[in-house]
Amino acid sequence: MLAVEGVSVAFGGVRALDGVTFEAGPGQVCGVIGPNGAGKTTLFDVVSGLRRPVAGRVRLAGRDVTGMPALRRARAGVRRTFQRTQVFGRLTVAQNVLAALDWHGGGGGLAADLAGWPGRRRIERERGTRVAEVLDLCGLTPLRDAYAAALPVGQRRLVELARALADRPRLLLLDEPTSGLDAAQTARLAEVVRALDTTVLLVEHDMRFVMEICDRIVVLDLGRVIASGTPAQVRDDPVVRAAYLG
Ligand SMILES: Nc1ncnc2c1ncn2[C@@H]1O[C@H](COP(=O)(O)OP(=O)(O)OP(=O)(O)O)[C@@H](O)[C@H]1O
Repeated sequence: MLAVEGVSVAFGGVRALDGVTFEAGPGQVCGVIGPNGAGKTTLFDVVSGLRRPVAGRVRLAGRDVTGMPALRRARAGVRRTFQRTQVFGRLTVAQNVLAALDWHGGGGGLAADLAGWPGRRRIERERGTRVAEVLDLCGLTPLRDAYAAALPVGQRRLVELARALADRPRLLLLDEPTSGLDAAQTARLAEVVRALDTTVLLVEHDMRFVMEICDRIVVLDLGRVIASGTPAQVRDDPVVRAAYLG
């Protein structure tokens, strides 16, 4: 589903990424770990289209998207959450998710609005159903009418995840999703991520969480992939132990 092939990014003399290659198959959860400055954020920027690599390719479902800007990549089904949560504080939780659903317009203009065009009502119903599904999946149904600004950071993070999931993305990039979550919310998040059929790329410092939910892990150090494999393979890799896990 996602293939990163020989990707390099340089900032002046610093090689933030240096020939990074890995794949994440359909529906797989792929963790990216590494010490500070390893290149994780830069990798996310390349995969989401915010930064163009100086060398290498990014493919989504076989299609080369290396030169495709972030907005078009988002339309192609790539969603990203950020370390700093981005939700609409003045909207309720349900409205936040509704706003994330792609709106292709009801058509028919004012006349259709006034007539309450049946097709439009059907679309609204479907959107309402999808919002309810996603809220349920993320454990947010009891909070559906709460204003997002009033929520603690852990719950805002779940709202952001719900927004990212609303449109059934093909590839979901999660940047430090557990930060600010308590143990119960982290457990819920693990359940939600595991239940998705979306391909997930995940940057995370909480090793227990990473080991528990990832199918594959890529270990970066100074911009290079120093190991990759299943959680057990990575945990037992002597190079990883020396460089990172200690
Ligand atoms: N805009 C930039 N200009 C110059 N150097 C940068 C820039 N962004 C990142 N770097 C450098 O590139 C390297 C990789 O940074 P990056 O932020 O991708 O690492 P990271 O693994 O996400 O780190 P962290 O865990 O601290 O977020 C670092 O040496 C960093 O200083």
